[in-house]
Amino acid sequence: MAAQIIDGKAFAARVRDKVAGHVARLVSGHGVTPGLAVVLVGEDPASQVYVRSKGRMTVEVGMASFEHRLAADTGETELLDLIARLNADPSVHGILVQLPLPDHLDEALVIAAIDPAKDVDGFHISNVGLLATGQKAMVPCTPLGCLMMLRDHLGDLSGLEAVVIGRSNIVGKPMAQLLLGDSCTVTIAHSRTRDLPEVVRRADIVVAAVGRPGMVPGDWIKPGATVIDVGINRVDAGEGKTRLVGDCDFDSCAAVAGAITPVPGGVGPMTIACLLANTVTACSRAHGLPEPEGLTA
Ligand SMILES: NC(=O)C1=CN([C@@H]2O[C@H](COP(=O)(O)OP(=O)(O)OC[C@H]3O[C@@H](n4cnc5c(N)ncnc54)[C@H](OP(=O)(O)O)[C@@H]3O)[C@@H](O)[C@H]2O)C=CC1
Ligand SMILES: Nc1nc(=O)c2c([nH]1)NC[C@@H]1CN(c3ccc(C(=O)N[C@@H](CCC(=O)O)C(=O)O)cc3)C=[N+]21
Repeated sequence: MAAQIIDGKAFAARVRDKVAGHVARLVSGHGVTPGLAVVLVGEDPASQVYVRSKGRMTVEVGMASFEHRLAADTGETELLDLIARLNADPSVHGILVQLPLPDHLDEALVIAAIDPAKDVDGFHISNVGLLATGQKAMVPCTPLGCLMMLRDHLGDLSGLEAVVIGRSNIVGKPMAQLLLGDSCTVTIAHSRTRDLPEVVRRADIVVAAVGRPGMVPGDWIKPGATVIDVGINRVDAGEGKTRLVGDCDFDSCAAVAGAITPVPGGVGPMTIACLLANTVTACSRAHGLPEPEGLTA
């Protein structure tokens, strides 16, 4: 069996179209333009690329983009002052502080300073708690994008066995919460899990979010399972070049799975599309207007 390839790039373009439609209604119907502020501390080249593409897509869907680039040695007070100004700015509906931050800055403290209503990453403990208790929250972009692709591909997820590999606060844990919210039977695996291959073989849905190139081979996959590969790993491609690969060994997994997301072109583009979706959702909520349909969990 050859797996269906879930085209995250095409799906993300459809999500951005929906976002653009909602933005247009906010602008023409209510005179409100959603705005997203992205804060980048330091000069990490990969982060600069992401921030640039986020800014470009924000403008493409008709929203306002505010970029704040701070020097790598920016102090905590300066960063917290900026966040306070963005919290108070009515033209800013979403705030994203690009992670990781330089070592001298306390990530938990910085995230806690963001107004939860503008926390389009969904990392603030208020949003984490709202998600965990099944209430309306800002949902982290990467897991939200994975959930959208799973629902689109499988329809109703209830009763399915889902195994999430990885327990980070930004991917693994919120992914598990969303799958539980859709009534999957959820297992969270991590580096201390015993007999990971047997655990993964039970899964109808596998979400791999580890950061180890190709660690999941096809013989861990139950025939017909849906595989969502969150990993983004840059590996040597010879001749001084590099390429991106996921956490799943694509060829062997695709030979067994029912469907699989590729890397690149899978979860990554959906993450950015969901950031835009969260921003338009935050803007609608801030103005007491109806939320966009099909763009929230
Ligand atoms: N596509 C996208 O938009 C995004 C992609 N990513 C990518 O997803 C991947 C994961 O990111 P993130 O969650 O931040 O990573 P973290 O490093 O924060 O977490 C990795 C998790 O993998 C677990 N792990 C490590 N080794 C093993 C192993 N041998 N077997 C089982 N589990 C293991 C760790 O377990 P333990 O807790 O026990 O240490 C940990 O829970 C990365 O490749 C990252 O680049 C991340 C964010 C967005
Ligand atoms: N506050 C914060 N929020 C984040 O959401 C956040 C972050 N910090 N720090 C870094 C990670 C990583 N991340 C990605 C987003 C898009 C792609 C993406 O679009 N990837 C393309 C490939 C891009 C390329 O070619 O380099 C793809 O998979 O097809 C990847 C990774 C968001 N993150």
